[in-house]
Amino acid sequence: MSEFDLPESITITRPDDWHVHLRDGAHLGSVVAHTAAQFARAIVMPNLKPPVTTTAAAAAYRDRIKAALPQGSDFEPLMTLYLTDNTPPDEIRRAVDSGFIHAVKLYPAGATTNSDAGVTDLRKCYATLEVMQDLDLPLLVHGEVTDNDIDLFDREAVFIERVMRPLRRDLPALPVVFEHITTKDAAQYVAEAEGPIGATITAHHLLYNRNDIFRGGIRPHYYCLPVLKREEHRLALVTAATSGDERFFLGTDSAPHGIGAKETSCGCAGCYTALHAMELYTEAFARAGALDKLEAFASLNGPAFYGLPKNDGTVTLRRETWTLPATLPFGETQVVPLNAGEPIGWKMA
Ligand SMILES: NC(=O)N[C@@H](CC(=O)O)C(=O)O
Ligand SMILES: [Zn+2]
Ligand SMILES: [Zn+2]
Repeated sequence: MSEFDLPESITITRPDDWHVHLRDGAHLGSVVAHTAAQFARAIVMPNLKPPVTTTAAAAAYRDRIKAALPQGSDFEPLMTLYLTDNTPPDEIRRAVDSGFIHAVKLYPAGATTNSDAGVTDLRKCYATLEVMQDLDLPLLVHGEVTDNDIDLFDREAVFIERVMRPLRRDLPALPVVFEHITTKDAAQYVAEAEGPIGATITAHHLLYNRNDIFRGGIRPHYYCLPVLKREEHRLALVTAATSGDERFFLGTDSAPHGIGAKETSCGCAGCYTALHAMELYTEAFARAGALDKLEAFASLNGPAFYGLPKNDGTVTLRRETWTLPATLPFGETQVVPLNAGEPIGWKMA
């Protein structure tokens, strides 16, 4: 599709974000309005310090999120629990009874930001996972092995063989979301696997490849986990997202870190996209000539997987060029959005 064939605007059912980091305290207050302006609901990641491991902690975090929303916002946070080696099966029953917890998150210990309390060996969690399977509570997976002898760029593909296949063989009815997939291996696995499985795809993994981390110098704001991969993988993700296959849905993985924690000798992983997520996805789908597939990916496939109704109402994205801010407030400091200071060709009305 050339620029001349692009519509002036696109209107779709109000979308949701099925993977976002809202942080806490003053940081939460700085970022939650961005997500609430773009999305009706979001699956909120539990990797706080300390992590959200109980229903009681999730209830308190949900209250803090609601209190931090702009007045009149109807945004609904969909809460998750952080799985540890010791999460008791009873905690799963409490979570399901709560009605506001929609999933449990698996962080392999050491895989990513605030994953120290994560799972060291999934076999320790089987009694708990069996209750999740019985109660149909999805397991959300950061799918990377952590072994130092496995190349950083291979950790997702190796995870499929070493963890994902055995897990889903042992618990075939457990709903699983392969979060923020970054490789053709993961896209192919999700498309072909049997049983209840879905995958989220970020806007930045649809738009960028690993060259972008090193374009003319090292660019920490393009560093996230799982790290951007080769172009062939980006193309496979675009094909998956625009295929119409209902297993693939939107999850920004917007993951803000203060500017000082990114621009430093050992910078944190995470891209901040909450401000302009739908604009970025629209750009990715427009470049693929697949704007007609955006609504399924952003607004229909996620609710269907989670057994929730799709949203009422619509949003409109107009073809209009504006410039992203260089920084945004982030508690006591600032956060640099992805593509800071650069033009972007769509604007949410
Ligand atoms: N994606 C990231 O690079 N970072 C996330 C953690 C995660 O989702 O793995 C964060 O919380 O900062
Ligand atoms: Zn992750
Ligand atoms: Zn994440």
